[in-house]
Order: sequence, then C-alpha cells, then structure tokens
Amino acid sequence: MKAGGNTARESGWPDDLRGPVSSLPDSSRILVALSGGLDSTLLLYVAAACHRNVCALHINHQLQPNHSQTEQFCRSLCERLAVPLLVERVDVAVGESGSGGLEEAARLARYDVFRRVLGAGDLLLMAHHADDQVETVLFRLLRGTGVTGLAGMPESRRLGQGALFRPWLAVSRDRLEQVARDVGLSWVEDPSNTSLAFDRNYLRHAVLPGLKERWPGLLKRVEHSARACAESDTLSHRLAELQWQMCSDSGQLRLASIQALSPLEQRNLVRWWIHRQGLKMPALADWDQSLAELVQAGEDRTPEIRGDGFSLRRYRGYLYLVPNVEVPAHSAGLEPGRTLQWGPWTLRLTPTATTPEAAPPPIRVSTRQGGERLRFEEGGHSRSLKTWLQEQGVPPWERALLPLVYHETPGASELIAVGDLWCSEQYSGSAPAAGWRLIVERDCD
Ligand SMILES: Nc1ncnc2c1ncn2[C@@H]1O[C@H](COP(=O)(O)OP(=O)(O)OP(=O)(O)O)[C@@H](O)[C@H]1O
Repeated sequence: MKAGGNTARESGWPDDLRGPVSSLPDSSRILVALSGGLDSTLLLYVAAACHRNVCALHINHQLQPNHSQTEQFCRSLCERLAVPLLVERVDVAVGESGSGGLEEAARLARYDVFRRVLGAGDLLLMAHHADDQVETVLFRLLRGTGVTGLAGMPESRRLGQGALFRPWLAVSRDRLEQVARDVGLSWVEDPSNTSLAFDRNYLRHAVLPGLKERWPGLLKRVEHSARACAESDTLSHRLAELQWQMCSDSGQLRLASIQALSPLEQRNLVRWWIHRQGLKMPALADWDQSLAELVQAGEDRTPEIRGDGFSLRRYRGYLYLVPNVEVPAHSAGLEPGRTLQWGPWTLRLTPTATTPEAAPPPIRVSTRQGGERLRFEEGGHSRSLKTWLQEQGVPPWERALLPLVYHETPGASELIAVGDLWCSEQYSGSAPAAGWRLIVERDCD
C-alpha cells in the first residue's frame, strides 16, 4: 500500500497501529494534532482510514525557518486525504520563553490552542509513542519529580471541553518509522530535532540509544514503572480526597484534624489541595520541615509558607490557602451604572427605578486606613470596624484588602459597605432608601 495513493483511506494498516486508533470512544470530531512530522502524519493516515469524522489541527509556531513549507505540507496532505484542516498561527515571543525555554513556551501555546479549539465530545489525538514516554519519564527523573511526574504522559485525559488521547504510547518509534518507510510516506523533518542543545534531544540522541542497546526491553520496563507510578498517584489522590472530606470546612483545613494525620498524609493532602487550585508547589528545599512547622505551630504564632502566587497561612484553628490578590493602591470613585473591579470583588451601583430621580452622592472605595467606624442603623451608635471584623472571623490578610465603600456628602463621609460582608440598608434590600442599590460580589476562587 502506498500512502500517497488512493489507497490511503483503506484500512489495511497493521493491527498494532490500527487497533488503538479504531477502538477510540464515540466522539463528535476526532482532531489529529498534526505537526507534519513522521508520527503525526502517520497517525492522520491511520485515523482517516478508521473514522469518518476526522480533521487535522496544525499549530504554526512560526519559529522554524521552514514553518511555511511545513504548513503547506499539512495543507497538501489534508487535501489529498480529503480531511478538513484547521491551521492556527501562534506568536511565541522570545521574551515569553521563561525558565523552560522556547520549546516549553511553544508547548504551552500549543496546549492553549488545543484547549480553545476542543468542543464538547471532541477527541484530540496526539502521536506520542513509547520512546517519547521514556524520554518524558527520564527527563522528569533528572529534573527531580515525584510519582505524578514519573507516571509519564497519560493515555487519555480531559482537555478543554473535550479529551486528549495518545493511542500509540505502547508503540516504539522504530516501529512507526518502519511502517512509514514501508508505505513510502513523506513527512517534514523538524530541523531543531537534531540539536543536542535541547535536553529532550540530548536524551533522544546521546543517551537512549546506549540504554536501549544494553537493556533491549527498556521501553516496556519504563512503561511498567510509569504505570505503577500512575497507580500510586491515583491512590494518593483518592486518599487526599477522603481526608479532605474529613478535615475541611468551607474550603479550609481544620488544623486539629490535620494534626492527627501523619506528616506523610499532611504533605499529600496539602500538595493535592495546591494542585486542585491550579497552583504550583512551592519550590522550597525544606518543604517538609516548613509544612510540619506551619501545622504544629502554637496558636500565638502566625507562620506562613509563600508559594508562587499564593501563601499557606493559619488563622483561628484553620489552615488557609490564600491566592495573592492585588487591590488598587489608591481610593477610586464608583460611577453609577459602571463596574469597579477591586481584586476579586466586583462593585456596581444600579438605580432601583428605570429613571432615577437624582444622581447618587459621590461614592468612594478604598481599603482600611485604621480607625474606621461602622453604623448599622441611621442615628444608632457607631462601632469599631476592626472589632467587628475580628468578631466576624475575617482573617487579617483579608481585612487589609476588603473594599470599604463610602458615601460622601459635603463635610461627611459615611461607611456604607464593607466588602460583600455588610451593606447599609440605604443601599440594599428590596427598596433601598437611597434609590440606588450597591452590589458587591466576590469571585469564587
Ligand atoms: N505544531 C504542532 N501542531 C499540531 N500538533 C503538534 C505540533 N507539534 C506537536 N504536535 C503534536 O504533539 C505530538 C508530540 O510532539 P513532538 O514535538 O514530540 O513531536 P514531533 O516530533 O514534533 O512530531 P511528530 O510526533 O509528528 O513526529 C505530535 O505527535 C503531534 O501530535
């Protein structure tokens, strides 16, 4: 069978390649992530032979000198196979490369597109194979990782509104190349694939050939180890979920409950919590020690662990995971009908009548400066805001960020709302006396 001819849509592909592709779950669309390289080109042929709802998705990172030719190759290939093709061009600026380098920046940009493009019921097929899996596991091992990293790439997972599948994780690169050459397939060679400057290429070209020669069953062995790690990882998650149910109240961990867990379980639970919030583990050499101190500290102490974009803190018997929040440094006016974003709070002033009789007095929003007083009823006694916030159990870091809303009249300034915790009856309820309703909402985090 010649891949370039009309027979490309025939399902005469070898069973070891066709089997994992033909047995995919039902889907709205099957999108093949097509780089134009050997593996994904072959995958497109096999997928198109097995399914009617196949299309291809090519991301042009515009990084390689031959990127236009690669894009053109994908276009011609899809035309020949009568498969619809979606091409997305992305700009990966050198400045965005961050600590992981340009390759990592390109990978992240690619996954952003995948997430955006995948609709409900769509499957995205990637052509990762067994050698890719070994490289991934070794690479992570060398960088230092736990069982989650050593589990390698999963065969499938949710992505955007759809799911990602890697049907060929058990097939070796040699096997794919052999089939591709047998059928006379053509593909594009990525010039960067040979550069040993990239860690992955160094592993692929300088390390793995020797390891494979010495241990011919290397691919299978690493696959088994990765699978064992994936199972341990699943069990650790399951344990964390169960212990979360036992130890949490309203999204925080009860210190008394986690103190009863072993240090190993505490670390597992907090790690799971951090990942579940979409955050990264703090890069601390003494993480184990820091967490133990945070959990065991006396109530009179306020230690904290700072991570990338968040901190772990304790307050009144609870452990909090606090995402970093920025609020304006200066006070701001709240214009009627306009929305004001204040960190995670959104503020709006809306008229209760379709044609309000008068404009509201100026409304100003600011953070605590100290000494504020709160009056619950008109003409009633005022009380200290600080004491009231303490009584409400608002943690100190939150008190410093809360938007305080003032109604300004000549010579006087009156506090009419404290974040989403309290609002004067003048501006709230079914018939606010001011004729304007103040709405303060906090985004769920
Ligand atoms: N630019 C791209 N556009 C669409 N999908 C891509 C792109 N680059 C990679 N992929 C997908 O990710 C998989 C793994 O990427 P990787 O960089 O390891 O492979 P490759 O060497 O670029 O390409 P191939 O796997 O096709 O030989 C590819 O098999 C392909 O499915």
